[in-house]
Amino acid sequence: MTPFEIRVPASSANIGPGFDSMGLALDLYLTVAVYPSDKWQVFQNSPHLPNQTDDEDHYILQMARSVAARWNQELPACRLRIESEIPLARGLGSSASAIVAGIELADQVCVLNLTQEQKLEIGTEIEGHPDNIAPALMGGFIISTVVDGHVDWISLPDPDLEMVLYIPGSDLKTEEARNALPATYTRELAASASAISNVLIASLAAGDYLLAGRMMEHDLFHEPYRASLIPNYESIRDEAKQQGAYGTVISGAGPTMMSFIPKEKGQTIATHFQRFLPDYQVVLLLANHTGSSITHMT
Ligand SMILES: Nc1ncnc2c1ncn2[C@@H]1O[C@H](COP(=O)(O)OP(=O)(O)O)[C@@H](O)[C@H]1O
Ligand SMILES: N[C@@H](CCOP(=O)(O)O)C(=O)O
Repeated sequence: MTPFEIRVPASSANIGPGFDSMGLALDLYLTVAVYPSDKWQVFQNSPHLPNQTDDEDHYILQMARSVAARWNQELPACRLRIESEIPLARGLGSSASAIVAGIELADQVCVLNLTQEQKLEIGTEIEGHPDNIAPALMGGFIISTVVDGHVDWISLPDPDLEMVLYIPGSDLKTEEARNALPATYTRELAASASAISNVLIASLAAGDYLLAGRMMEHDLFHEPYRASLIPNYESIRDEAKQQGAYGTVISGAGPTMMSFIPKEKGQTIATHFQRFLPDYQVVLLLANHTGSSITHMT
């Protein structure tokens, strides 16, 4: 086996009313360098990675083993060097990126020759929803859903916008934020919520960002129930609007929030917000268009 590197982008899911369906890949990366070895060894080099006591038990390895087992294969031992720019449990899809890294690892070392569709279906089954997995795997802005056990998806042209993210110091586990949601919605609410989502997607596709910004701030599926878990939810939305953002949403399950900003204005707004929210990490990010990638080292 020649050494290789797996690179998987972060992603921001939901974009307001696209709950469990919309996601945008972002240019922050989880990187796993893989070398042949006679025993499992995992080296981690990043403040954004969970503490690891047992190399054999690493989450990415667990994912890779479970994928290999579906094809009745065992993972050969490897040495992994893992680095990450994706803050954990902040709503930037770190778990989906780790799942995709595990799928790519199994695919490469067991020579499974998985198609993108197979990777997407396996990742979605593990994560439970495709909104982070699809962009982490394929890049760009992806709308996806599961119908009859199959993941259907479509890629939207990249919005001609900049994204500013407000990342707080505190974390919020996706599971906890999902527990805040109602178990059922009335027909009236579901009809309004999906209508808002429909108008959002159509306005993004048409490039009508004023309308898209209005729709993304009127989600009825998850934001009203999660707002109280997100520090500075209202003040970030209000201040971003004052500064010229089209719209601001919870990134994934939070607690990060993300604004969609007219081109060329992102850096000014990010600089302003770093003063407004001194305890946050405020970053201007671009979309990632490639999704996960494998580079063989020579
Ligand atoms: N690179 C990684 N290596 C190991 N575990 C990871 C990695 N990335 C994410 N995880 C696991 O996923 C959890 C975070 O997932 P989640 O609560 O869904 O938040 P999010 O996906 O928004 O970052 C972490 O606490 C950790 O258990
Ligand atoms: N649709 C999911 C998205 C979770 O994204 P994450 O980045 O917070 O893991 C949800 O809203 O629960």
